[in-house]
Amino acid sequence: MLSRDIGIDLGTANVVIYVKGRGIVLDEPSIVAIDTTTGKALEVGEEAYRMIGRTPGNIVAIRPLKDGVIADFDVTEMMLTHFLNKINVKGFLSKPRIVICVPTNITAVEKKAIREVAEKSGGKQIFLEEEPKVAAIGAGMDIFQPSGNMVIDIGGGTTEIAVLSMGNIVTATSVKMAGDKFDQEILSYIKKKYKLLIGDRTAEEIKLNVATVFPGARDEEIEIRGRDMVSGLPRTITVNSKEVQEALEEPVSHLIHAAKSVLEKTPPELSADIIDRGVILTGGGALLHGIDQLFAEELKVPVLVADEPMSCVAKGTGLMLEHIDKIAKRKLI
Ligand SMILES: Nc1ncnc2c1ncn2[C@@H]1O[C@H](COP(=O)(O)OP(=O)(O)OP(=O)(O)O)[C@@H](O)[C@H]1O
Repeated sequence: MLSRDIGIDLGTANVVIYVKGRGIVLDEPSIVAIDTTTGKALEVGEEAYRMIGRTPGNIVAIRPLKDGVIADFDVTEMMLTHFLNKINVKGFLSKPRIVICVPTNITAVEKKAIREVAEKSGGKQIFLEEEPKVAAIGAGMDIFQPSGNMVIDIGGGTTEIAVLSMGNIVTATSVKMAGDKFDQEILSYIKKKYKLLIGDRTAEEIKLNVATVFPGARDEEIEIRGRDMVSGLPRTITVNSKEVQEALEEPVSHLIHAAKSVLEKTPPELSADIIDRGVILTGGGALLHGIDQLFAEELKVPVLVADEPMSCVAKGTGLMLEHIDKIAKRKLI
């Protein structure tokens, strides 16, 4: 019989859905294009992503989650319902049990909103799990032993940094500094240096294609287009890796500072384990060029990027689904 248990990484940038027994069945941007005259969703996910920055006045492309939490409840519900219907064409997933991940430091009200949105989108029983724990499990770390494991999950809206032992978080922090802020920093840098306005998608394109955060580790160029702030006309410029490294210096140093403060609060025995086992990077931000080298140099411990880092949280929910009956019992105690 097909399972009715699903795991969801309801991310600021992407939604990834895992169905028990089937694996990852959906991976799409968390974006909805809305017709403001009717309030109806025109496109959701991949199709809506293509519209960002290119919509006429009556259409807005909305990202309903911000910094890992729901910024627009109704639009999040529209989006999640759409995705669940999309994967459920044959109707066998009606009223699923859902494991869904949340950042470590969100408020009770924010948690309630996520739970409610999952229920309204069709979930029968909802289990909330802490994101870094699930990311570590999805990255293949054995967090259930009495030894220290450190994970840094760099998403679109938040970076979750945690040390885990015996299946639980020992020390952790969540900072609102991740992929989206990196894009904004690139955008501001181009605006200041070249007096050129570029869109969010162009900033992300620069990050994906030429960025590095480790000085001298990459030497590439990209031609980009935007609107000249003085003449108002379209203009093309070339941006190189060194410039992007400069633009990202400050936001990345923020992450290093946060990781150091987590290590400072970690009990010494667990710190010793981290020297042996290293730190694992997950989330899309783990793919930022040079980030592993930079963390290794600054934290003085080995740093590894997980396999398929953007899927770790969803895979982790999948592994938790294997034990969903135990989780259900635990939550009822
Ligand atoms: N190759 C890459 N280099 C740098 N950044 C990347 C790369 N690929 C993806 N990203 C960034 O990763 C981010 C998305 O990561 P991910 O899907 O893990 O986030 P999320 O789970 O949606 O966010 P959050 O956990 O904050 O809610 C985006 O900002 C994207 O630009």
